[in-house]
Amino acid sequence: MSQSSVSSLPPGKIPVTIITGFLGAGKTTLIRHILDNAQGRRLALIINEFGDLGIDAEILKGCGIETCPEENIVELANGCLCCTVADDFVPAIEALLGRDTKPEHIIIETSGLALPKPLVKAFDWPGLRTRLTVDGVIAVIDGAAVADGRFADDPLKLAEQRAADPSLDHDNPLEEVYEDQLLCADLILLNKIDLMTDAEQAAVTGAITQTIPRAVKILCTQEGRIDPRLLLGLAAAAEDDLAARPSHHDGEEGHDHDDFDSFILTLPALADPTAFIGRLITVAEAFDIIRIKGFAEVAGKPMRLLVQGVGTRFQQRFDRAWRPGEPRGTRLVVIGQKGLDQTAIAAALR
Ligand SMILES: Nc1nc2c(ncn2[C@@H]2O[C@H](COP(=O)(O)OP(=O)(O)OP(=O)(O)O)[C@@H](O)[C@H]2O)c(=O)[nH]1
Repeated sequence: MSQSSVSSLPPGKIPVTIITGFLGAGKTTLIRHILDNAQGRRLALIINEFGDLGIDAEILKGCGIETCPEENIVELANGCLCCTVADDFVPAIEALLGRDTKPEHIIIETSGLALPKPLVKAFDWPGLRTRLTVDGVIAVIDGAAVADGRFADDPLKLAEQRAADPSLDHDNPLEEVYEDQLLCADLILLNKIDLMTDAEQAAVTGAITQTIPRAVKILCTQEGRIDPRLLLGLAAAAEDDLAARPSHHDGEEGHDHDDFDSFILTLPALADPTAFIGRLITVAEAFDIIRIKGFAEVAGKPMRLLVQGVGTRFQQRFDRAWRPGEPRGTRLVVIGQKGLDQTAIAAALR
């Protein structure tokens, strides 16, 4: 990390970077890249996930990077940081600050459904603002999903629904979360450009620029591969600048995640992982599943299989060997919009 990138930070305050972005946009992949390129900088991570399996922290703990040992990775699973700031987040950050060796920079990965603004607000609290500053809010965008219209209301479907129920609230819950994340950002990473044409990149960049009222830099990335010096050291002091970050939920006390459902699917060891991924793709499409992720046991294999699905796009790789005594099996988190048919999905995959 160059001195110039950190010298502009307020003296004595530990910088905090908040990484936001919708489910599956590439936040964990980006953080992995930052850890791999930390150049000796002592980092701590706070990882928040929707669904209670704690997959992201597991992936990152597996990195074995010296500057971010396992005890510097704090996991806040099964909740949404934006709703549990006082109960979960503040004690977690206090614990990090209480360490003998304090981190030089803290990175927070919010859950894909979290609104970043309530978290930024917490840094304005007297107990935190004297010791920490929000160096920047980085929004990671799944460019391919945006280009596919994943976050926009389908005008035809909406017209049909409105005809049946004229009082229908037209807000697409995905769009609302996506926009709140963009509106809070100091820097936007248009990720997954390998899945986009140049014309799509230009169209999505234009649409983002129209959505946000202030000028925010947009950088294109593939698998979060970007020099961390462009990410850490923004010196945005976002906690001083809340008014410039409008939210769909301004003025509300809190918000709920009733628009989304999640459950854990438990299965025995897989005999044929390729066939299983094929079934996952079919099921993800049939039930409009937003996100599936977890680890699978494959019969006869000593390694565990990391399974990642965003919409109908799936990836799998063996990430490490099962540890002696570690419970094996296949456990996947499934996340979708409210009304997800848990029974039918489980039946289709068993
Ligand atoms: N093709 C492609 N895939 C990507 C890229 N970046 C990430 N992915 C894949 O997208 C999937 C989700 O990536 P994650 O980094 O886990 O996304 P996330 O935002 O942390 O996901 P949640 O924590 O569930 O919200 C994984 O399978 C990644 O390998 C990219 O630039 N291109």
